[in-house]
Amino acid sequence: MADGKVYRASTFAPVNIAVIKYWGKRDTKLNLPTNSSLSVTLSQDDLRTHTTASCSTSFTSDTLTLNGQPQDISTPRTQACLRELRQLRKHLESKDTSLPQLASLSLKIVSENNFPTAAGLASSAAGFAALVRSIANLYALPASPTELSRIARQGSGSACRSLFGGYVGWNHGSAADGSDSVAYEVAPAEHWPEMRAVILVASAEKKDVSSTAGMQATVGTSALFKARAETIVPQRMKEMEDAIRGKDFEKFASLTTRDSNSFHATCLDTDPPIFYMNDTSRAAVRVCQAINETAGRTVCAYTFDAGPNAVVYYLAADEAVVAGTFRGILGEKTGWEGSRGEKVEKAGQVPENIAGSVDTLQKGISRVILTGVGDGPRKTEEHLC
Ligand SMILES: Nc1ncnc2c1ncn2[C@@H]1O[C@H](COP(=O)(O)OP(=O)(O)OP(=O)(O)O)[C@@H](O)[C@H]1O
Ligand SMILES: C[C@@](O)(CCOP(=O)(O)OP(=O)(O)O)CC(=O)O
Repeated sequence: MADGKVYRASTFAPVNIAVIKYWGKRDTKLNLPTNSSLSVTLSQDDLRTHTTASCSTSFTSDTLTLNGQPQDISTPRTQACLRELRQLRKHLESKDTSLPQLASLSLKIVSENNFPTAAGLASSAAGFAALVRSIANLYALPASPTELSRIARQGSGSACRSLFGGYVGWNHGSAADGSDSVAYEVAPAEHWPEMRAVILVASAEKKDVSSTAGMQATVGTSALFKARAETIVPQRMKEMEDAIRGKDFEKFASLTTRDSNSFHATCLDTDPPIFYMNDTSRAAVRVCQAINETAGRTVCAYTFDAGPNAVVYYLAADEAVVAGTFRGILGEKTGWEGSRGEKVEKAGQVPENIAGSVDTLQKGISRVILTGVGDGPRKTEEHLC
């Protein structure tokens, strides 16, 4: 092997936003969830992580840089991902001795998120998916997205769903070693390409209760949580898969909003209670309800992760009424520039009775992000180092 040669590979990986939420682990070390979950992968043209993984005899230790800042790479979750990937590479090298011995070299990982990190915009999902995918490319692993999802899950649970594009499920699985707790494609983006999302960024601050800590507190103290994991979610998973296969937006929307509400109800039922939604989030809920009432049918569905930001799903055909109403209210905020936003015309008046919510939304939202369903990780020759 040529001394000092640098081997490298890069990838883009997408964010995903769950419509049936993952909340609660049955194994905290392996990130094995109590219930299955389902998400929509969002377009990398709008939100993405870009990661370059390289290795060389000239590197002296493993390093990770995120948005220009050195990160602690010794965390058990990152170490679990690196260990598994190195094992797979070692296996390849043992079968073919002509391959360069990359598994034993130090890794340099450089990553950039084009959106706020740790603000509840699923940065850990895109981040770990990109980390795993870029190293798998560097090592030329023949591993499928399913196998890589098993590894990425150990970095952050929701990351396993970012190995696929479109509409993605994550099976809770039952094996103690997590071998069957993997992501799977429910439908590719092309099946229902009209799905759009407007993200109302309520706060770009780091949240105070992390998902990891919050979900364990819920598992430990919420009585509602048991019913959610055992009865409510299994039924909803089936219904949601049917809604996606049948492109039934009304059903998709009803399940999405109800599941978000159910997840936040278990947070409130946690002792002490956890509040991820705030007044701005509740104002977004009211505006979505008003948009649906005015349209006379369900044209939009809100969902909230472990933070106050609203993600509002809608179909392209209803862009004028959904995104248009938000533009009417939040037209002064950043995020409307660019090809998606420029097409959106301000829609007419919102009903009088939600004037207070409109005001709260205007005060509490800092920016909007317009996006839609998108594909899975993309290999790139654009390297960060
Ligand atoms: N590009 C990246 N590469 C590697 N790790 C990353 C990357 N981006 C984020 N992370 C890790 O994910 C952490 C943020 O995860 P956290 O779960 O707190 O927030 P979030 O993913 O934005 O929100 P949530 O998952 O609750 O929606 C960061 O502190 C970092 O450790
Ligand atoms: C509310 C959620 O976004 C929770 C995501 O939790 P994480 O995947 O960030 O948690 P860890 O596995 O502890 O890293 C719901 C979801 O994405 O399904």
